[in-house]
Amino acid sequence: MSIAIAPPHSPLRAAPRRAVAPLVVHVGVVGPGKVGTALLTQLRLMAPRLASHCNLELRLRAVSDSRHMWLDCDDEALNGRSHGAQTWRPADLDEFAAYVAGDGGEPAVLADCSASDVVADRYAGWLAAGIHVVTPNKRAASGPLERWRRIGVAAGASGARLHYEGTVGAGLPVVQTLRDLLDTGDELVAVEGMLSGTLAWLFNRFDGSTPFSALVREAHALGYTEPDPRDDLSGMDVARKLVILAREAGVALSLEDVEVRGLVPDDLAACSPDAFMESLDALDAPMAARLAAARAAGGVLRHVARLDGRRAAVGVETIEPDHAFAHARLTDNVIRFATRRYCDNALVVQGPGAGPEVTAAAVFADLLRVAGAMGVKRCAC
Ligand SMILES: NC(=O)C1=CN([C@@H]2O[C@H](COP(=O)(O)OP(=O)(O)OC[C@H]3O[C@@H](n4cnc5c(N)ncnc54)[C@H](O)[C@@H]3O)[C@@H](O)[C@H]2O)C=CC1
Ligand SMILES: N[C@@H](CC=O)C(=O)O
Repeated sequence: MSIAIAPPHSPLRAAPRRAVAPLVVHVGVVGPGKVGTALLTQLRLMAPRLASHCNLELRLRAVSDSRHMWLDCDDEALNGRSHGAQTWRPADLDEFAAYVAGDGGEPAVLADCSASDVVADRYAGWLAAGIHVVTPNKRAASGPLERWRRIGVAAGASGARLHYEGTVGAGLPVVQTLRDLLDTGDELVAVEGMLSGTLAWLFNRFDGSTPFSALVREAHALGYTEPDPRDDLSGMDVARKLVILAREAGVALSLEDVEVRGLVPDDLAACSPDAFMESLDALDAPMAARLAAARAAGGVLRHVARLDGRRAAVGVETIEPDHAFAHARLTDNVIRFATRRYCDNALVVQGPGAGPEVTAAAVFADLLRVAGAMGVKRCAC
């Protein structure tokens, strides 16, 4: 077999493709904690591929935590001027956003990887100014309804996008799955599930051989918990996720509407996060008693969330050992959507529901969705 190779000047040789200028998107990351740092790593690793395959340049312009911000943090010249150290200045979210947006007309996306209401308070202003927002922070979508509506109005008026897939199920496709069901005419009837990676992991591991407090410390070190693990143990983090799903389905639910049965003793509810972590042993005896009671009843402990219309409840339950929730592994979340179409058998999304890397990937994918809406093609070739 011979393979014909066209000579250099043959008309069969494809003309060199005219270089098309890449789409440059300015990016700012708020909250370089566990998720934010994983996102920064993923952005750096994927930059060459996005440039070569998608003609997309995600240009990191700035990073801010609660106290410092780094502008042009990838600028070698700027870093060089301070002997290789990153140059920082006191955090100022307005200055930060304006710097990320720049004045050259490039689209800008802010990735909020904090768990802060202060940052969520800025979304409406950013969106109104045409700055896109992607986030795993649940505060906006589950916080005060009035703020959430203002955010929606701002995005609607400017056309800027807000994506928050990472808020429920971390890297699992939960919010978009529900959106797709509803946008194609389905109706949500009920949601039942395990919506906390931390609590799933804790109850998978808690067999009495290790104190509950030691497991909580381990979950915190693994990056599964919220910055303040009381948000997980109190059930509030799961309540937030239920509120997000309810609002997605058009139900104007608020956190106060959710019946929350938590695990945090009243006397530890108000202390500082550090003091709480030091007092964790206080959970050991009550949790050992719960485990013993569940075993005596022939069941296992699981943290379960339920939404049915406006009725929403979260808490620890004793469930049968052959129930599907009893067989979820590690940090698995299980989200069962009962809808008008999926009525005989619910649509189930299941998989790891916590961890910095999977969560960062959800934020990254949201960022690529924003770029996709600007015409960037995502393909494997
Ligand atoms: N860790 C996980 O598995 C998942 C986390 N999430 C969400 O991701 C977010 C981040 O979680 P982690 O990285 O684990 O927390 P973290 O505590 O490691 O990081 C939080 C970061 O936010 C920064 N921050 C706090 N207030 C700020 C402010 N006012 N302005 C600027 N920065 C501020 C902190 O300085 C820190 O860098 C949270 O909203 C969490 O609910 C969502 C799904 C899963
Ligand atoms: N702390 C949360 C993280 C994801 O939202 C959890 O454990 O589910």
